[in-house]
Amino acid sequence: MILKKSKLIPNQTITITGSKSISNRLLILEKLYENIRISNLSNAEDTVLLQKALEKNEEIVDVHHAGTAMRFLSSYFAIMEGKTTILTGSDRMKKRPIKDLVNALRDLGADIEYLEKEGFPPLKIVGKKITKSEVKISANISSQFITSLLLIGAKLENGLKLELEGKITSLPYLEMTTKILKDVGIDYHWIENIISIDKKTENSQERLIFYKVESDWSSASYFYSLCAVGRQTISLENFKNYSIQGDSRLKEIFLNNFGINTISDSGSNEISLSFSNSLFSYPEIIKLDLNDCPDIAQTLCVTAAILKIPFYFTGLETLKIKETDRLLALKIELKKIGCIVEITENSIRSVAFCQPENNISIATYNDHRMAMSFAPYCLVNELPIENSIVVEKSYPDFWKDLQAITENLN
Ligand SMILES: O=C(O)C1=C[C@@H](OP(=O)(O)O)[C@@H](O)[C@H](O)C1
Ligand SMILES: C=C(OP(=O)(O)O)C(=O)O
Repeated sequence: MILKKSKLIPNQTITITGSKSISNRLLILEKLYENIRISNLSNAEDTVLLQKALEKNEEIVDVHHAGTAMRFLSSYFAIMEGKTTILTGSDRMKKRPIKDLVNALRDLGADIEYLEKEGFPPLKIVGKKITKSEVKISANISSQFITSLLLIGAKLENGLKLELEGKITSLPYLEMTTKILKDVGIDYHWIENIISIDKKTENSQERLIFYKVESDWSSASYFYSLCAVGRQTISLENFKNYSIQGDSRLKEIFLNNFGINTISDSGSNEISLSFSNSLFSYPEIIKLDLNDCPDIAQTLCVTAAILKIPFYFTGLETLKIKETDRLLALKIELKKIGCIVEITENSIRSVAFCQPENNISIATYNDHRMAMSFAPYCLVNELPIENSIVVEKSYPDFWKDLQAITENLN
């Protein structure tokens, strides 16, 4: 897809659907407990796939590229007594780790087998009653492993006592999980590196819980970037001033580094992003530890590259096991647009800004966030984005929404 040279139409409003992370947690909980009613669910492919897997009760479940679906369903199917499931995914999914989660589930007594390579999907899961409750899991690979166990914790015969080993990565996603558990009436105790959940005894009189999912902050990041580059006000619906999504840190990051103000209207739950401070001067360098919000790393790199602000982002050790090796993909694509970076196992640093290459197109590596983060650059420079359909994974309406707030300059 070639993005036509365009500029932002002032004062447009966008409605992004519910957070994919919140939606996918709630879908598992809704299936485990009868009293939960969800609204503003995400329309991301990752959510649709999870929803289908839970509804259809099929023997072979293919979650394509959806990391959360893969990880959350592993625990879910492990406790579905009498049911055997083959849980598989895309070629990339077969390279994304799951070993620490499978080990923890096996330690609890689950029956899980690897069908191809040891430590990776696909899995054969034979659902069983799980009576053990204490288990250790390393916390530095993916927080999704821990969330997966926490979501089933209150359904286990004797509850769950989880000991987290090593530095916790993507911490706000765990806090999101525990907050959602609390909201749906599941008690937990989190003391230092131990999280415990008691078995939840249900009664037929359980009150209904209506949960409206806040819209997706990771998706909002692309509008922050557009606003920083195009300097027009954009409003986004259904975002709270206080959010349980860690990526809401965007507000502070874009204010301090790109001069973007976020004004929240708590009555309508709308936020307005604008570049309003003409006295704002860009920092000499943007230095941030992004371990709490890995999904916005690409947005921040590309925004800084477009504005030619030097950057140094750390805490990114998980980026190589996401939809693609994101640090490597960034290094290659940023060079095309004239930003030379150095990457390590866990960081990315700009080292020079030079002339963009000629006749380029942006490759997306089956990674939705590569496509969406480079969109602001491609709009200004009329460039092709390869395999633009990848956005479906988290934000199927992205191109439509982008078109609605921009006008063609040709
Ligand atoms: O729990 C979640 O919903 C997520 C956790 C994060 O993954 P890791 O914990 O693997 O970093 C994040 O990158 C992913 O997009 C969604
Ligand atoms: C990493 C992501 O998703 P997942 O791990 O759930 O595939 C993402 O959406 O950026």
